[in-house]
Amino acid sequence: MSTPADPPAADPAADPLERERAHLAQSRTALRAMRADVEALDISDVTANWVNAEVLQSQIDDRIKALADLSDTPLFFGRLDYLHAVGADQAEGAEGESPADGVGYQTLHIGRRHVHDADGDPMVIDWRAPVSQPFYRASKTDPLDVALRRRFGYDRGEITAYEDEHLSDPAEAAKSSKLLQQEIEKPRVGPMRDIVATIQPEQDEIVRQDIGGTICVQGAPGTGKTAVGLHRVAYLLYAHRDRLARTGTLVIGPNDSFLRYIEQVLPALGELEVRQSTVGGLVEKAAGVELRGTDSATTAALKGDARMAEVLRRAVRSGVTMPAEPVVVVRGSRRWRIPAYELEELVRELLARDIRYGAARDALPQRIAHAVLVRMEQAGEAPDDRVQDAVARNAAVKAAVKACWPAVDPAKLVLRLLSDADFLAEQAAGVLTPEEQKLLLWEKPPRSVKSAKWSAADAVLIDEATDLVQRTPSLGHVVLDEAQDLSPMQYRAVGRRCTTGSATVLGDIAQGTTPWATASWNEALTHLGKPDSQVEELTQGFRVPRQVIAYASRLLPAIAPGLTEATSIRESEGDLTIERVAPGDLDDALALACLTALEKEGSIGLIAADARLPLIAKALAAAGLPHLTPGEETTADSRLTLVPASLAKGLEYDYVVLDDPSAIVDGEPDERTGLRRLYVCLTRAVSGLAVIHAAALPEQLAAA
Ligand SMILES: Nc1ncnc2c1ncn2[C@@H]1O[C@H](COP(=O)(O)OP(=O)(O)OP(=O)(O)O)[C@@H](O)[C@H]1O
Repeated sequence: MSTPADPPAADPAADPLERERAHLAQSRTALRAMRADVEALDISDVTANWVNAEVLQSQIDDRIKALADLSDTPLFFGRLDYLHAVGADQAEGAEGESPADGVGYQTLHIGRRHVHDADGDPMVIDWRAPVSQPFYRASKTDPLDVALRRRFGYDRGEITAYEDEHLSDPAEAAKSSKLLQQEIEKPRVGPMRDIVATIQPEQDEIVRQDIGGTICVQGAPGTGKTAVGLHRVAYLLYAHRDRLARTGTLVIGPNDSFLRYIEQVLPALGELEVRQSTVGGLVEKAAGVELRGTDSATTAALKGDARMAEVLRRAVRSGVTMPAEPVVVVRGSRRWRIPAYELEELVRELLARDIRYGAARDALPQRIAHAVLVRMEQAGEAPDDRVQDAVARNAAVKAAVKACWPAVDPAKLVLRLLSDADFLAEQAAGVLTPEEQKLLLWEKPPRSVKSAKWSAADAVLIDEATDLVQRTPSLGHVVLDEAQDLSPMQYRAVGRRCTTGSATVLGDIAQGTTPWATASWNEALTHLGKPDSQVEELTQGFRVPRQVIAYASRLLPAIAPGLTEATSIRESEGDLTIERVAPGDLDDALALACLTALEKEGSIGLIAADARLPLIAKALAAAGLPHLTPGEETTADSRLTLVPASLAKGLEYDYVVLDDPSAIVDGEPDERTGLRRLYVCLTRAVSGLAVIHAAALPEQLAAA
């Protein structure tokens, strides 16, 4: 690695570091000019009305925001010198650069966004452009026409170092990157950061997968699943901007504190338009009900069972009856009669077709009107489309449709299903056992949709019923993180939001902590409606140090036999201490461990069983240690977060102090779920883990 401490070059213009700094300064100037150009746009001549003007202005404002030069974010982090000129189709404006000081024919600087000079020539190439890809993928064994790959070291937006790999030079041995290692080892404070400068080849393959297919990633803790999912959205928005601007993208995470932890990654990559939500948030909004109820684990598991989809399908259609009376349409002096048996044929035909209940209901009046028109024509009349529409709106036709194909209100339907034992028995016959049906029924049926205490699982049922009535609009791409915790019915809810789009499904079977957690990805993908999707595995761990992951992996045989243990690419072994104290000393020992951790740089997470939190909060206060709650941003002054075990998933802290593992296990309804929760908690640490316990450790952990 070269640093400013290297002997000064005789000619400053020949010093590579100086030249790179000059390129950075010029790129910054160019970016400012690009921004000034957009700011100076006068749209008064091109917008005919204020709506257009508003839309255009908001697009311009977004572009201005996207072009902001963040002073502490490097404008470029890498450089490629190609051996040959890059094809014009490979990147916007990437052709035609002459070599600056490199060894190759063409020099490209790779950064977060495209920057060009006043002539339109590129100064920085977007990391997502095809021509940037070799920065992530090229190797000594497969140099991809790259002569030189250069990585830059930065300190607050200024270049401080660079590191070269001459990939096509047989004399140079392959080496690991110090800058990459430094980036990985950096202490963590604040929200999640982007990883554009250091995406690894196996991650890049997932990031750049074609938008057409759904991909599922099984990955041990800290292998970068979340990071990969977020960068994949940014990549897809670059590669398919127009299409996704129309259809939309969505990132789904497990809870709000997790969403707050990741919310700044996409904006830092210039993407401001991506929605983020939990599954609960999505369906609650769509179902239009307030969630005030909870289910027992068994009931929630049953409500999340895929068999509920069949029960709902039957329930939605249960009101359809065969017409017993003919329809008689009076027009002028004539009466047209469609006999009941013909109406029945129309109804049966619609029932047999694979269309939504509501669409069929809309189609039925037109079908009846068509039958009337046929009769009119047979009688020598020449009715046109307007007549057909008028007949479809005729009161007799409307009444017949209402009688045989009644409107369905999804929330009311689910309310009936959960309160009316006979109705449920009819719809669930042969699908759910009588015992299961009993589990579903409310003890005290609510009087209305408004007064019902809906649970999260109920909202998913309403969402399913809504979709049976009216197709849910599909987004262009959905990233589903921590997917292993979803029930089959929740997978269906996510799946219908990307029926015509694709999905990136990220998860770890070993971290599944719901009673209905995913047992196999193939099954989950089937519920999602994407049964033939590719499943990839990530095993290279970026977060958890070697000793710590090895310790946590003792649990794997009990919680997910067959899964590959993660490796750690962190250099440090990590601090791992396990301390047993007398029960009366536990709180003091925790406070002391936090104080010790606070002496070091970075964030500290004190993780404990949910039930222990109030006591621990008191103990911390008594020790004069203020703390944050998960999702609150850690800052240099405020670095200790008290984390309930139930919210630890997806988060990370430099140092983790873990309170009594057995209390975490006991906090869950069964041992396997408890051990999985413990596995999640043990794998949050970036630099060190201190386990403090008074009760005996779970035997799976104690065993060496
Ligand atoms: N290529 C990379 N370069 C640098 N850091 C990385 C890289 N990939 C991942 N990381 C870092 O490793 C940490 C773990 O990543 P992430 O949270 O995405 O993992 P995960 O697989 O989702 O973990 P979990 O299963 O625990 O939720 C993050 O701090 C992330 O920034």
